[in-house]
Amino acid sequence: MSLFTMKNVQKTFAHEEVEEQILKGIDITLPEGKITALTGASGSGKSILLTIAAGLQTASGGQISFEQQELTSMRNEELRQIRAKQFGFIFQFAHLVPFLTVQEQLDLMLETAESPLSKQAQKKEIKQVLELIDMWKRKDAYPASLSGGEKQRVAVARAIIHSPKVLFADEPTASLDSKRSEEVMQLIQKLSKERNITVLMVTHDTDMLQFADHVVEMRDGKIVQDKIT
Ligand SMILES: Nc1ncnc2c1ncn2[C@@H]1O[C@H](COP(=O)(O)OP(=O)(O)OP(=O)(O)O)[C@@H](O)[C@H]1O
Repeated sequence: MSLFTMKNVQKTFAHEEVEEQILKGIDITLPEGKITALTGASGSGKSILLTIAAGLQTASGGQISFEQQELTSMRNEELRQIRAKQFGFIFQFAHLVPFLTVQEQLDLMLETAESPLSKQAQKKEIKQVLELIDMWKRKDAYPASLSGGEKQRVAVARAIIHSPKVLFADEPTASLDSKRSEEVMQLIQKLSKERNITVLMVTHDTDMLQFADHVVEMRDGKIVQDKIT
C-alpha cells in the first residue's frame, strides 16, 4: 500500500446553471520520500488538485488515501489533525508572520502541530534546521530584514520543522530569480531525502523539473503524462 494515492479525483464548479468539470478523473500515486512535480499549462487544474490533495478543498468525486486512511471521507476535525501534524505547506510567497523572528516562526509551527518533543528537544531541532538552511546567524531577524530567497528558505524550514510525512508546495520558486529558485529546490530535495518526506509540488517552471523524481503533466483537467525520472 502506498503512502499517498489519488484515484479518479474529480472537481466540478457550478457557474449559475452551468457545471464546469475542472478535474476529470485524476489518478496519481506519490512515490514515498520522493519529489513529484505537477506541471502543465496555466488553468490545467494543478493548484486545485494540490489543494484537494492537501485537504484544503473538497473533491467532487474520487478517493484520496494517506497511510491507508481515506481523506475524502474523513470528518473535518480528523482532517485538520492530519493537516497540522502530518502535512507541511509552502506557497509562492513565504507568508511569514511579520512580528515574529525567524526562530519564533518555527516555534509557532511546532506549537500548532502539537509537537510531542520536549521544549529542550524543540530548541535543538530548531537550531539544527536553521543551521541546515544557513539561517542560524539570522535567528533573531524579523522577516522585513530578510531577502526573498532567505524568506523562502525560512518558509521551507517552517514547513518541515514538525517532521511532516508529506510536503505540499504550490509554485515554491515562482517569486524568486533562477539562482535563488535552484537554491530553494536543492534545499527541498535535501530535506526530502534526509527526512524521507514525500513532496507534491506544482510548478510551471521547466527548469525546476530536474529536481523531481516523478513528473506528472496535466492538460485541461486530465493527466497527459506520468513519468518516473
Ligand atoms: N472557485 C472556483 N470556481 C470556479 N472555477 C475555478 C475556481 N477555482 C479555480 N477555478 C478554475 O479552475 C481552473 C484550474 O485552476 P488552477 O488554479 O488549478 O489552474 P493551474 O493549472 O494551477 O493554473 P496556473 O498555472 O495558472 O496557476 C481554472 O480555469 C480556474 O479558473
